[in-house]
Amino acid sequence: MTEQLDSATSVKLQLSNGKTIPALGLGTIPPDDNPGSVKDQVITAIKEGYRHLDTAWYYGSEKYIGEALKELFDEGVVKREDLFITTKVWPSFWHNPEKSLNTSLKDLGLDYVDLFLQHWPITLHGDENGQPATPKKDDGSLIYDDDPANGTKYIETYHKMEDILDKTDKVKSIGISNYSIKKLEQFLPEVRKYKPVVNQIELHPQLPQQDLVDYCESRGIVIVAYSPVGGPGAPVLEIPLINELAKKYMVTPNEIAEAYHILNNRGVLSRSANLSRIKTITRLPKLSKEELKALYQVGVDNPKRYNCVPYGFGIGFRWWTGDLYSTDIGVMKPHFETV
Ligand SMILES: NC(=O)C1=CN([C@@H]2O[C@H](COP(=O)(O)OP(=O)(O)OC[C@H]3O[C@@H](n4cnc5c(N)ncnc54)[C@H](OP(=O)(O)O)[C@@H]3O)[C@@H](O)[C@H]2O)C=CC1
Ligand SMILES: O=C1O[C@H](CO)[C@@H](O)[C@@H]1O
Repeated sequence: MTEQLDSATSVKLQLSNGKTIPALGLGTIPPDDNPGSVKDQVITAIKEGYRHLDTAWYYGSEKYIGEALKELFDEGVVKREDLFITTKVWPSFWHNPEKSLNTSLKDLGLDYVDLFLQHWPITLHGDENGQPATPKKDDGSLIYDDDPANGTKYIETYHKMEDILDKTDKVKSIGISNYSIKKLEQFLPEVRKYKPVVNQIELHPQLPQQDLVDYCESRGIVIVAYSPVGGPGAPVLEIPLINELAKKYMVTPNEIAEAYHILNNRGVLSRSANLSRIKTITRLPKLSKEELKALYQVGVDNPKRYNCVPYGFGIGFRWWTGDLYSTDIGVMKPHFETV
């Protein structure tokens, strides 16, 4: 059970392997125009009480996080064991997650990460260094090493991650990201020794995916929500109810968007290049059950997914939502799947 504290940074969630994860994490996708600014974002967040950082080989921000951590450790602000750090293996590195991890650890300046995730349940055609990260044909479509909809090669990546957990001290836990129910049904029976502790997915009041959430939770997989305000432009914060609740509880709309997850025993990752915003998104308003349900209902009535369009990263996972994909994502069914 989540303890309902006044500070979101103090809440911890129990993982199925006996470890815990701080519910609120700082996202570290870097701003295109100033990736190095992630260093100050991390320093600001840690000084503000964040203890969970979410990154990925793919983001290109790990070396800046490494610089921030060195400074924080050297100054005695925090110790390594006070922090929970997640990184991920990108699909173009699917064939060698240990090499991806080693690159991440080197850039982060760390001996281990607390959580190592498979970023997507697909395989992209990258070389021995995972390059290019988004291999494309002349027509702009992605080059896969296996059928993205029905292939099973992506499971080999997880088996290699299990070996890393088994045979090295480089990771404390392993998990998955962007797995749908369809993929989980194919994948879970193939797990050899270590069940994924987390499934990191896009989740917010406009995208409830309750069937996926229930599926994971009933199997002891903690949900960690990304894009809690819908990413750039924060479209989720346009929901009138979020703003009404922010006024009622005298917090920021972002804190309502975070509380929506934390009070439901889920993790949540927020990101901001605005250092003053980082400082104003850490309180935990105690929304009532009825208010949480009303927020959930927003997306049941009018679902929207934001991470299926190729903004910024140049990837259009057009197959991602299968036959439910539509450029007018607002008309998709409430409980559509990711892959
Ligand atoms: N596993 C996966 O596939 C994925 C994982 N992630 C992880 O989750 C993290 C969070 O997701 P992300 O989509 O980045 O996060 P958010 O939903 O928190 O979106 C952050 C964006 O919203 C803007 N924003 C936030 N609050 C406001 C506000 N009040 N008014 C205006 N703009 C606002 C920020 O701008 P500003 O910087 O100006 O504050 C920033 O551009 C990522 O950084 C990453 O670590 C994300 C996507 C996919
Ligand atoms: O983690 C990730 O971030 C990008 C952009 O949102 C997305 O494609 C990837 O899964």
